[in-house]
Amino acid sequence: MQPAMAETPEISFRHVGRTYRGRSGYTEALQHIDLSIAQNEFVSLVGPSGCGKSTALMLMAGLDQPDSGQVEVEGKKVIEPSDRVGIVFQDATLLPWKSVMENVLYPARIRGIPVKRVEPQAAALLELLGLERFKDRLPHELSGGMRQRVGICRALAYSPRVLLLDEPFSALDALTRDEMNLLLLELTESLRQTVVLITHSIQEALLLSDRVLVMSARPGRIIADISVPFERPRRPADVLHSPDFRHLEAQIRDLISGHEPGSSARTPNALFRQRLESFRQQIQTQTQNIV
Ligand SMILES: Nc1ncnc2c1ncn2[C@@H]1O[C@H](COP(=O)(O)OP(=O)(O)OP(=O)(O)O)[C@@H](O)[C@H]1O
Repeated sequence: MQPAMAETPEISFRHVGRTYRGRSGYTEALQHIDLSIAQNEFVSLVGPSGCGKSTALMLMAGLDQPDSGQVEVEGKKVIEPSDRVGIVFQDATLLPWKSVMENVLYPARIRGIPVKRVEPQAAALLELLGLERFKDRLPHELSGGMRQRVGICRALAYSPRVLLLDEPFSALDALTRDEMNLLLLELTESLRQTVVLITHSIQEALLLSDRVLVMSARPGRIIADISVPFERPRRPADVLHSPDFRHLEAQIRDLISGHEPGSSARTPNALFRQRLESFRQQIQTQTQNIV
């Protein structure tokens, strides 16, 4: 069931634009973004590579500022990072010389928060995510999935209202990724935090989210806001095999590839076909030369 929209949204973007100024000129990453995410809602951002998804997340986290418009979390303009927002990146970026527990406590130390205040929550999270036995290990002694779980514990250790996830599982193998999705599904259904997930996996977005926001190619705009109809608690087996799932998956894929929903636009574009053909010819010529 989708949560009711609270009076003040947890996260809101009003006419947000962001243009980067680099050595090679200007890159308009985001254009006129308006969005509203309710408390306890799980929203995924999907869209073509480079469409501004990470930029949007950086703005929510207070790690970057918009050039136009306003970003608010809990009704307050975001001007810097805060404890209200936790973030997990594709690579957990743990400090290699610190233990798992020390990594989870590290943000508290650098912010001058008494560690004693955070430690019980950190220990409980490590236990919840099956890492209790590894709390004294160093990051290199853990698998990729375990390191990402430590990253999640670190982000949740301060009970942030909002959890931002920037492709947290994309570097993991398919099996570990499925396990992590299951874990995240259970975790977010029990903690009921506001979560924003960036993913390239439409399946992942549909399995986990209440809503999927589809972005256009750069400059990124929201081109579709899709409610995910599956009841919670969700069982992946029920969701992944339902006709609704397949329909939504195709609709989102078509939107991302720039076609109207329902069209069969899953073939490579003309430029790609051209390159593929020239690649085939090259291989053929090389093979003939060898023979
Ligand atoms: N610091 C920066 N300076 C200059 N350009 C940037 C900077 N950060 C991002 N960009 C550009 O802004 C655009 C949006 O980047 P962003 O990382 O937000 O996209 P994305 O949708 O998250 O991409 P991907 O899915 O490939 O991770 C891209 O064209 C990128 O090259």
